[in-house]
Amino acid sequence: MSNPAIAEQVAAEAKAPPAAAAYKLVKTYGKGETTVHALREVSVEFAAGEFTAIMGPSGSGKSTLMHCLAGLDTATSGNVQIGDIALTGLSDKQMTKLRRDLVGFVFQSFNLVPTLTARENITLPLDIAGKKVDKDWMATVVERLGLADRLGHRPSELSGGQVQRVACARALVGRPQIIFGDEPTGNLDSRSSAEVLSILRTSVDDFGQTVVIVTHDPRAASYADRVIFLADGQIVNDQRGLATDDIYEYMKHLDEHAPSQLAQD
Ligand SMILES: Nc1ncnc2c1ncn2[C@@H]1O[C@H](COP(=O)(O)OP(=O)(O)OP(=O)(O)O)[C@@H](O)[C@H]1O
Repeated sequence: MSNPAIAEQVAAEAKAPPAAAAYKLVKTYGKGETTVHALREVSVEFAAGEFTAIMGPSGSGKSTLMHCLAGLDTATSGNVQIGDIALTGLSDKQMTKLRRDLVGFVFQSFNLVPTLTARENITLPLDIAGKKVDKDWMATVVERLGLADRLGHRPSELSGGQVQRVACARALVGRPQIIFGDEPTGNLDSRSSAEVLSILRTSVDDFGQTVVIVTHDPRAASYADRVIFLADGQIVNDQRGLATDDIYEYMKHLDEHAPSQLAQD
């Protein structure tokens, strides 16, 4: 490599720790004949500043993987890291602090507090953590999400799309290490879905945010840089730059084949 600037950048990227990672993650429910192997030694790294979608048939382990990555559930064995912090062995209190400080969430059910205004909902995690709100950053996020004239409204006075945008703003305003979305567009019409996905896309492109979502929708997954497919608790495909049709075809293929057959394809 003759260009020293490029060589330096490549070396820096090679050293940068992933925003989150799982190593040999196993999650087993139950015992004996009723054992469910939700995750079978899943290892995956999520690079900073990338948008990843996790897909797979129902019951393939998507939510379990996301919940373990986000510190909402503990694995049977294996390791999870958020930045350079290993989650194994953290106390409940440390885990709560880690989720509060490093992780943003956008879930299907939004989880907004009905009695608080949009503004209060957006700053709630920072207020609970006793952290100062960066007013300029808040203004940027609110402006970009088109919420400037809705900040005084309560969730019941907002449309479904606006509620979801408030949930996105709440996840973005603390500049977390990583944002996890569990079916973030699951309850939305196609216009509001596209809005939320383009907000997440923009947060990656313009703010360098790291985003990982679980989705059933190939169109939603096509907003991501990378799509990871799970089947029967294992990663069976991991690709970048897929279009909606490619994702749709692969999902059809996954639904039609057992994981053991996929490995031989
Ligand atoms: N608390 C639990 N107790 C027992 N089995 C569980 C529990 N939670 C999940 N499972 C099982 O673990 C497997 C993976 O579940 P998971 O919810 O991660 O799948 P998923 O891919 O997110 O599914 P879906 O797309 O339907 O939400 C399934 O077989 C599920 O039934």
